[in-house]
Amino acid sequence: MASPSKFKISCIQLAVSSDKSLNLQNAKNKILEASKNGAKLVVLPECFNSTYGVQYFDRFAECIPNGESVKTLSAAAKEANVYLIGGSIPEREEPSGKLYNTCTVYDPEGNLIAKHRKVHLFDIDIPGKITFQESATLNSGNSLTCFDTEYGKIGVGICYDIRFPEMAMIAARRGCIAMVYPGAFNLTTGPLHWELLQRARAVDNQFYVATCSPARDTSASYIAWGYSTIVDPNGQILATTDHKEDIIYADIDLEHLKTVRQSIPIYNQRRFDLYPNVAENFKE
Ligand SMILES: NC(=O)CC(=O)C(=O)O
Repeated sequence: MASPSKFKISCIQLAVSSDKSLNLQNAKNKILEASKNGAKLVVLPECFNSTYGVQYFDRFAECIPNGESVKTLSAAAKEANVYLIGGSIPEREEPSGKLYNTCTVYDPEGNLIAKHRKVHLFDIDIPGKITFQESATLNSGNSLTCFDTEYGKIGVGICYDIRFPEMAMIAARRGCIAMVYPGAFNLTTGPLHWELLQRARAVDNQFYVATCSPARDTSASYIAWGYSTIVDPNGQILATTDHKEDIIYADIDLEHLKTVRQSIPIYNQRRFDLYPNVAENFKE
């Protein structure tokens, strides 16, 4: 049977509390709702089952694949019959005890088919606004991630990873039709860069970009921006929301992707002969 050329993606902007069981139950209910509304690929937010903050990662951390979050997400993907990009959870690696910010991905049978550990840790200091140092407790992942579906390959990054265009470009060159980022920008960097970065990654690579944030909780120590968004290969916003709990939907249309790449053919016009290794020092 020919692969379908269009399918629906959905991003669930979950309200996240400090009660893990409640967060898991809420995620499961919303995954089933998204599936009933036609979604074939469902996305959850960064740290969807725990409070986001360096002081919380150890308390909420689970081993993968033996923790309760993987069990719940696997069962939810199967029951809903969807591909599920399960946001992220704090992961404890055994026996090292090292912690990671990790996204797990499931197929519609509930099999764990990919795992992405946040590669670029969120270490920033904007004086008077926000200081955050994920590297105080987390380790960074060492590989890039994409997974296969019957619709095409999908790339995965987590939040701060979106600021690094090289990662999205490699996903595009590997044949990805979309890059998906569970993420939790904040009240400083959200209005500055959240939408801009998504549209930039989409236009750079002429593929779909989707982000999924937790809903905003103004009583939390880290306040998420919200505004989960789906962008098309022309950088146009197909679906977005505000800061409250919500589910957004859009079609990923492979014919549209092909048309965009044919009309403005930058994908095939790159001069890799002039920039074979951008990490090399520039020499006059
Ligand atoms: N939370 C993040 O990882 C990233 C972020 O908020 C930002 O880049 O800004």
